[in-house]
Amino acid sequence: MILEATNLTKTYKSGKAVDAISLKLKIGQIYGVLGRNGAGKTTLFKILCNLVTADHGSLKIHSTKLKPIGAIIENPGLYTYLNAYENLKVFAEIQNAPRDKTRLEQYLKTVGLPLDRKDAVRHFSMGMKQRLAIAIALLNDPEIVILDEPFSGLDPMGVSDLIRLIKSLAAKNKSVLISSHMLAELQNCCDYLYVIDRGKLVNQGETTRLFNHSISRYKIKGNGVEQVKNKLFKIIFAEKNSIDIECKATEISKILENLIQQGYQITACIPQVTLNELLSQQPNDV
Ligand SMILES: Nc1ncnc2c1ncn2[C@@H]1O[C@H](COP(=O)(O)OP(=O)(O)OP(=O)(O)O)[C@@H](O)[C@H]1O
Repeated sequence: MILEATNLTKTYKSGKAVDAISLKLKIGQIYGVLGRNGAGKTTLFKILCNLVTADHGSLKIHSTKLKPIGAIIENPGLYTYLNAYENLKVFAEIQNAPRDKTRLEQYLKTVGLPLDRKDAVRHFSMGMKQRLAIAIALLNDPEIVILDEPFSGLDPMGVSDLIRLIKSLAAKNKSVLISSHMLAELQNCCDYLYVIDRGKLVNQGETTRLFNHSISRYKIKGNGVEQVKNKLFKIIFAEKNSIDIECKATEISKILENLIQQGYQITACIPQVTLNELLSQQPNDV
């Protein structure tokens, strides 16, 4: 375990932003904190980064490094009139991090920014700015990387590129903690999820298990599948070549087999889980 937070609590005049939240991070794993706007994600991350002091609770980081955490909290404040390399250099100076050219260029390579891109950051796409911010978070070679809402403002290509980068960081033995209100993105990249609502931890567990536990609806696509007559499952919505059905995760393979036996060519089966379902579940592993 690289980080152990126990019962972290922070109260503002408006109420408890973080209410007795505990979490544990292991090296090489990707963790997601899922919650609606205002759930307390940023406040929690600020406590972990020592930018806000918790009223109660304890935080233990098992590291010998002086700066074991690299983080992007809220919008990364880049110098938009400087290029990527110059930004890294300035931040390395501010953070008193090693700043030799080879090392800084290596960080740009790690996050997939081209070394020959010499123009000012204001010309960069959102995805490229996000990559540069991650390079800045990596400057002290931290063991833990914390990214607050890294997917916001990215197009689908940008999201999948970023997920690839996050996975590559975990493969390099970093522990990565990401917040988002975007279910699919966290599902695609996190090993473990913490679901929070109004400051409280309401659900947690390994991502696959958490989702399987929460799935009760599937969208099934296939030629003419809307014409199926069955008693095995309840159709809640049907349109040309697509049906939404209600069933348990344990029943879906049998249902698909049955549809195939009836001669339907199934082209997709997409689990439908909403944030509300994850929020309303009983805690899994708490
Ligand atoms: N400095 C502060 N002073 C007073 N209240 C605050 C402060 N920071 C956060 N809050 C309140 O704490 C609650 C949690 O806010 P927080 O920003 O942590 O949530 P969030 O999940 O990150 O939301 P978002 O995704 O909208 O940023 C909100 O009700 C917010 O208004």
